[in-house]
Amino acid sequence: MAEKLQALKQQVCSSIDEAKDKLHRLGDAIWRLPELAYEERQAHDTLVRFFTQEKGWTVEAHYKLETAFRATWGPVGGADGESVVHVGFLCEYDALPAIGHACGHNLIAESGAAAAVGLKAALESGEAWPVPVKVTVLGTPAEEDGGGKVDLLREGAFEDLDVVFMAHPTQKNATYLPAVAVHSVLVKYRGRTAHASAYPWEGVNALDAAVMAYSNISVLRQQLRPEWRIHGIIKHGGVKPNIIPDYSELEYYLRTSSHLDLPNIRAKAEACFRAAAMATGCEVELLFQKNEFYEVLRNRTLEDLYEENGKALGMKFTTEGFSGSTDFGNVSHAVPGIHPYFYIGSEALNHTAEYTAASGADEAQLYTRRTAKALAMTALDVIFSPGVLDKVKQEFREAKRREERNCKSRNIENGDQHQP
Ligand SMILES: NCCCC[C@H](NC(=O)CCCN)C(=O)O
Repeated sequence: MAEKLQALKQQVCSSIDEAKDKLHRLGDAIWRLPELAYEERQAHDTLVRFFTQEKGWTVEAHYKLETAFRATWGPVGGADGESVVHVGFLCEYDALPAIGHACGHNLIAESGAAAAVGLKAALESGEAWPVPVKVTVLGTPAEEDGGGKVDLLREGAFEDLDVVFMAHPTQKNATYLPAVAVHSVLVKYRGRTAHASAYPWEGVNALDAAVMAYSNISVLRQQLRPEWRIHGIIKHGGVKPNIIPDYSELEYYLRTSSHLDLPNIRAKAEACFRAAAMATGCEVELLFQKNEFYEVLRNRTLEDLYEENGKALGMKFTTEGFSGSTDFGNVSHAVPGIHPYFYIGSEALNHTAEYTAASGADEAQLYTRRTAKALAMTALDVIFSPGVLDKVKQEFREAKRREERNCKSRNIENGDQHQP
C-alpha cells in the first residue's frame, strides 16, 4: 500500500506539472481582472469554464451565491455500500479595492484547482482503490469582505464533506498561522449643518462624533487583551470646512482570539461609539456585518501530513507570523480542514502594491503548483492511509467538545457578571 500511495503522489505531481500552462492561464486571467467581494463575475466564469473544459467534472455555476460555483467528480471506486470519502478544495478569488490581488487570492484559486485536477488524475491513473472517493471544488467568494464561506455554510454547501483544503499566499510556508475571529461594523453619525463661522452653535457636528469615537476606541485599547485587535477608518467626515458636517461614517474591525469573545469586544466598542453620539448630540447607527469570522480550528493530524508532503517537495516551514482573519475559520468549525500558507518567491507583504505584482509574477507559479501538490498528496493520505480519516475526525470531535466546554464556562462567567 505504501508503494502504491507513493506512486499516486508522484502521479499527482506529474499531472499538475503537465497542466502548468493551463493552470497559469487560469490564475493569470483572474489576476488581470481584479474584482471585489461578491462581484467576482469574471473570475467565477473563468473557473466555471476551466472545470467545464476538464473531463469528468459536474459543474454548477452560481452555486447558492451569484459568484460561487461547485465542481464535483465522483463518487468513483470502492465497492457498493461503502461510505464515500469526500474531499473538498476551496478557491478564493476576490481582490482588494484600489490594489487588486494584493493578497494573492488568484493563487488560492489556482492552487485549489490544481490540487483537485492533480488528485483526480492520480486517482484515475491507478487501479481500483479501497474506498469510493468524491472530489469537490467550491468557489467561495468574498473572503476579504462579507465572508462567502459563511453564506455557503448557512446554505449547507459543506454538509457532506469529510475534509477541506485550501492554501493562502504569504511570505513563508506555514501549516498554520494564528487566524483570529473578526466582526466588522459600519458606524454612521447624523447631526445638523450650520454655517461654521456665522452661527456654529446651531450645528450638531457629526465629524466631532467621529473623532471622539476614534479617540474613545484608541483609549479602550489599553484595556483589551493583547491578542485582541480593534482598528478602523473614518470613511466620511464632511464636505466643506464652513459647513458643520451633518454626516460622518467610520468602519471598524473588531478581532478576538476566540469567536466566543466577540460579544465582549462588540459591547466595549459599542459603548465608545454611543458615548460619542451622546457627547455631541448626534444620532448614531451601528451596522454590524451579517457574518462574523471565526478563528481557525486546527487539525494537527492534517497539518502534520501536509508538512511531511511539503518537506518532501522542498518546502521549509515556519511557525512565526500572524494571519489576520479568514472565513475559512467558520468552515474549520464545521469540517476538519487546513488553511496553510505558502511562499510565492517574494518578501513583499500582503495588502501592498508589491504583493499585487508578486502574485501576478511568473515566479509565483512554481510555488503555487508545489503547494497544490502538497494539498493533493495530503488528500491521498486521507483516502489511502488506514485510520488517518478516523484520526482526523476524532481530533475534530475533541476540539469541538473543548469549544463547547469553553462556551459553557464563558456563559457561566457572563451570567455571574449580570447577577445582582
Ligand atoms: N470582515 C472583515 C474580514 C477581513 C478579512 C481579512 N483577511 C485577510 O486579510 C486574509 C488573511 C488570511 N488569513 C483580514 O483583514 O484579516
